[in-house]
Amino acid sequence: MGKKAIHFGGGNIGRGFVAEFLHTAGYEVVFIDVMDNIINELQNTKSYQVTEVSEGGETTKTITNYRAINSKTHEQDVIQEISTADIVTCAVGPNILKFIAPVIAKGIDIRSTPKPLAVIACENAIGATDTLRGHIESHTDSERLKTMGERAQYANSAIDRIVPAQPPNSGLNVRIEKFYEWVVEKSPFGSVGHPDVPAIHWVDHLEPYIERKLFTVNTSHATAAYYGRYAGKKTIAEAMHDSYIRGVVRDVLKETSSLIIDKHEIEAQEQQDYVETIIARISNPYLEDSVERVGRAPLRKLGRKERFIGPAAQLAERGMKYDCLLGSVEMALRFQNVKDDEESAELAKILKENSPADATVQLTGLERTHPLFSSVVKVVDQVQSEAKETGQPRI
Ligand SMILES: NC(=O)C1=CN([C@@H]2O[C@H](COP(=O)(O)OP(=O)(O)OC[C@H]3O[C@@H](n4cnc5c(N)ncnc54)[C@H](O)[C@@H]3O)[C@@H](O)[C@H]2O)C=CC1
Ligand SMILES: O=P(O)(O)OC[C@H]1O[C@](O)(CO)[C@@H](O)[C@@H]1O
Repeated sequence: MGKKAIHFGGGNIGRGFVAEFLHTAGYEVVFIDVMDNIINELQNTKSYQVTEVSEGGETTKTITNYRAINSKTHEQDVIQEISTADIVTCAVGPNILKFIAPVIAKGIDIRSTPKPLAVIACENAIGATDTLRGHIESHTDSERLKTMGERAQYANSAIDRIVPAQPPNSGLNVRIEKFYEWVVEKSPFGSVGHPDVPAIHWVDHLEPYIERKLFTVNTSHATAAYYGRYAGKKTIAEAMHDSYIRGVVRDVLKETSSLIIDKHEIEAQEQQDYVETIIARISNPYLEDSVERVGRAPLRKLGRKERFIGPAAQLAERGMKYDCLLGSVEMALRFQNVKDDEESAELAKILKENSPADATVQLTGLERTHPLFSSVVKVVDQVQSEAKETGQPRI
């Protein structure tokens, strides 16, 4: 039997990144999703196309050898597939991990194959596989946990590739940037050995990679999105074309770079080169990427370990400068009541109903005694005051 991968989330990253590279590595990919339209399309087509878009033109790859199952209606089938698979991946969003865990737990529990299942969550979050593992374990009988290692091995990953919302009527086809990075921990696989996926860069220690990625790519991208929306820009490329916003993004990246260089002992020149690559990527005029997509889910993005509070907290602990990051936090707080974004409505509600300090705790998870806390409270207070004056955030 050939190699089989089960991938949760047939969305943009699922089809355009994870499945593409699993397919290239020779896996049959079984997509699991809860959206009828995605599942139906995947079941009714034999191939779709991934088109890389760059200054150098376009390159198209055809993805085949996949199936699809709706986990809402066919849970038992998903469990059976997992029980005989080689690898499980997901790209569903960090908040969805708890919902896919029970079915994965059941699939792992009935495995009798000699090789453990490799589980790799591909989300924009630090330790996403650990989070998924925690949920899987909480759905596993305590006696069975003792032998879990024989049935599954868990590795954290960092993934990076910009996949904007797709043009209407694209079907399953995905337009995507050429650049990609997929870094995964090697050590959890021990003597069994890691799966054979050539696109993956296997490393012993993931933290420097994921922090460098999250605090450079995602910090800058989200900063451009929040400042861009505030300035009335439609796309990230348009925002990055604005010299003021471009300057702000560079200033923010100076702060996160100082942390990355200090904490992970990455050479200053290497980090600077990385910053230039990222600025060029997010400025790519060939990707029609809306400020709303990149700014989506502001509550998650304001989280304790996330792209703004994560680096700002660590900089504050080290007595280093973080005020430009506070500017990004302020703009993120103004991302309220955005169409089709539930978190942006929840953000507005939290800001309306709480004192600055309570809202800060609720939104960021920062400890009241943390050296960053009072600065964030001031920013929250500022945005709340604007809303009191005008009935809405200044935009
Ligand atoms: N789009 C991008 O440029 C990048 C996205 N990411 C990360 O990848 C993840 C997915 O992002 P996108 O592909 O852009 O989002 P998306 O919204 O295009 O895809 C998510 C998919 O998950 C599915 N899903 C939701 N609940 C599910 C469930 N219970 N079971 C199975 N499937 C379920 C949705 O129906 C959807 O098809 C996120 O964590 C994001 O942060 C990471 C790097 C780049
Ligand atoms: O849901 P999130 O965290 O914004 O994830 C998607 C982001 O990840 C990135 O792809 C970078 O890899 C950004 O393009 C994109 O905005």
